[in-house]
Amino acid sequence: MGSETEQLRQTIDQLRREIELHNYRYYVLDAPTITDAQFDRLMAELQQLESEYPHLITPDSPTRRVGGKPREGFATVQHTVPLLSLANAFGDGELKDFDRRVGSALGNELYDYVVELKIDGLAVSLTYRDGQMVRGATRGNGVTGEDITANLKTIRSIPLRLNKPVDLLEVRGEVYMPKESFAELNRRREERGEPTFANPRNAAAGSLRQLDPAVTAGRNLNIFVYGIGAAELSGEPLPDTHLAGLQWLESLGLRVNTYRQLCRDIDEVIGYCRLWQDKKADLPYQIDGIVVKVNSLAQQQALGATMKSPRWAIAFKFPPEQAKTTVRDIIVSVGRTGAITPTALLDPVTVAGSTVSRATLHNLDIIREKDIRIGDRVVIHKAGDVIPEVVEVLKEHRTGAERIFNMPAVCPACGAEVVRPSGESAHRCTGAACPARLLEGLIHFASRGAMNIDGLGPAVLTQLVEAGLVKDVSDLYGLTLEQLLKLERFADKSAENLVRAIAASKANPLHRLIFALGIRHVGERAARVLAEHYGDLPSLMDARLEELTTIMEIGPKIAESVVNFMREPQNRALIERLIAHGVNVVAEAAPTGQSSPLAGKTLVLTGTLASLKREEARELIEKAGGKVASSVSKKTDYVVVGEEPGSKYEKAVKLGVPVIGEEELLTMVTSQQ
Ligand SMILES: NC(=O)c1ccc[n+]([C@@H]2O[C@H](COP(=O)([O-])OP(=O)(O)OC[C@H]3O[C@@H](n4cnc5c(N)ncnc54)[C@H](O)[C@@H]3O)[C@@H](O)[C@H]2O)c1
Ligand SMILES: [Zn+2]
Repeated sequence: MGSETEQLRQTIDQLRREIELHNYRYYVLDAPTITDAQFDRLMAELQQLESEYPHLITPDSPTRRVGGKPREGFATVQHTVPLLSLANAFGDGELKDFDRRVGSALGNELYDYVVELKIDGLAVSLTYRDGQMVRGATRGNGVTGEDITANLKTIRSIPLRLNKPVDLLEVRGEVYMPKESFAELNRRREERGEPTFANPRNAAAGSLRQLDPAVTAGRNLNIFVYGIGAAELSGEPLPDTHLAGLQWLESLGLRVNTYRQLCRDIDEVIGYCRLWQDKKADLPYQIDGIVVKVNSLAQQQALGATMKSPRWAIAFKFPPEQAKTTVRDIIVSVGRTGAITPTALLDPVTVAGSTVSRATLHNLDIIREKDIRIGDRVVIHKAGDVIPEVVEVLKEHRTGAERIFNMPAVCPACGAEVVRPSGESAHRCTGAACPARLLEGLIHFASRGAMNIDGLGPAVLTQLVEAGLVKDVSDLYGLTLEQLLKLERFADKSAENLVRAIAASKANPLHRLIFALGIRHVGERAARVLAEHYGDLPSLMDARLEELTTIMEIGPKIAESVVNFMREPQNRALIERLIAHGVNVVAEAAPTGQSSPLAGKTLVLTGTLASLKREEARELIEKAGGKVASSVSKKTDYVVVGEEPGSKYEKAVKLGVPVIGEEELLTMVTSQQ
């Protein structure tokens, strides 16, 4: 008997620890490894055990506590009124149980419910003082949350000032990411070989809990406000029902979801849940259920709350929409940045209202982790109602005929070698001339920081690719006037200008070309360092990893990437073609002699110059043998001053450093030629 209890205790303990781990991955890392349905099954199992053996309940059990923990880096916020979670109802029976509990607690009082959509995002609290937004926080563990005021202010639908001044107002709402933005964000992350988000809720949480609000601002988040935490209002009485409260919030300028309804009894509630089970696929955002709340605030008060959730509300959870099918094949596709993504081809099956015949497998790690093989029976679902994914393999159906998938050794689009850069989960094509990457590569090649070819923007490049005139960047140098004139939009003048601009770019300094090649991780700065160190492109082509890693400023990631790039025969052939076209591949010898007027001189730039860009001025100075420093000291030889100069100008005057303008700079650097 004693050992039986001991065993039970261990089972429960184990289960709790497993749940805690998933809570951590979900709430702190925003990166769950199981689906919500799988998680809910674990919780249900624990709840079942705890209700059978109530003496084994501990106050810190996940069934008693709200899940999240604050992430390091944010200030913490104490919620004056706790933000709770909601109890769940799976199925009509559990809704009726809830209704019975409410009914018996309220004695013979009449009551009604308000039903709302359960938005799948994360709970936040917004505080307004005298109508001004003063604070925004995450729910956290319900008592302590994270201060994310700056991030929340980037969401445009959150008013910074209410329509009417209220002494004090604390509201709760759900921040979410629309389905379309979620799919787009994951598509971009996949292309860059970054981990994707499991669902819109984790994507919203991950975006909102960024230490840099600029990242949040770029993520297209939105909010629905659904409740009042605290309110102080002199004069007017406060609303006394939940429904009136929502209307009041709306009148203050807060964004409240318009789908809500008053229900007189639980059957009406059940009808509403049914209705949305079918209609939810049409919404632009994900919902995972319907929230049912007792309408009267006085009755809510009377019902109270447990440590984890109010007794006056419940979340009806939609059953997970999953389907079983067979993986017929696994194919790969090449993204615009060269990432190679595997996709499962499935026997067509209906999930969440549409036919699914393929599912993204993200990367090889995920295929291995889930052990997905060609021929497997699998369970699939749609992440965020939009992205079909394999949830799990039904291994009991294996016959032994299933085949293990391997990444191709060469790119299916161009035949170049496929590598998996260290520290990345994605495999990548190394071919600079890969057709899948062509347009992006061309746009980069011609861009300002790279070869800086005027008139060769994305639109013209698209036209050139579509006409079949350009198959890699070297083809640009073979373009003729006649070819251009045959294209729409090109007149004599514009075609001439373009041919001239392309030809002029052949004389660019070497570092521009190195940067333009689009070697992963090689930015403008690294390109300069490489040009200076190797002196010409052929030497860089034969650079060895050991040598590269000894160069200051060249980290192991860059070094590895350069070697991978230069090892690929197609890339070498491309460089040969550029050389054949007469593109400069030699760094100018660093001018040191007396003939260089700026030899050994240090200059500092400040303010906006009339005709030169910062980078151009720097290039000119360096060509003339000078150095550009970022701050003024006694050792500075000249300070070049443009419009609206900064404090560097004052410092120069104070230290007696000679101050020159753009024109003087130009005379100085050209006097040598
Ligand atoms: N996959 C995993 O590893 C994992 C781990 C932990 C939790 N989870 C999932 O997280 C969920 C549990 O999280 P939870 O504790 O935040 O509870 P919950 O999301 O199930 O419900 C409570 C929340 O609903 C939100 N909500 C949305 N619309 C609302 C409305 N109109 N009115 C009131 N509230 C509304 C609020 O943010 C509230 O905090 C479960 O679905 C569970 O499956 C998954
Ligand atoms: Zn390729």
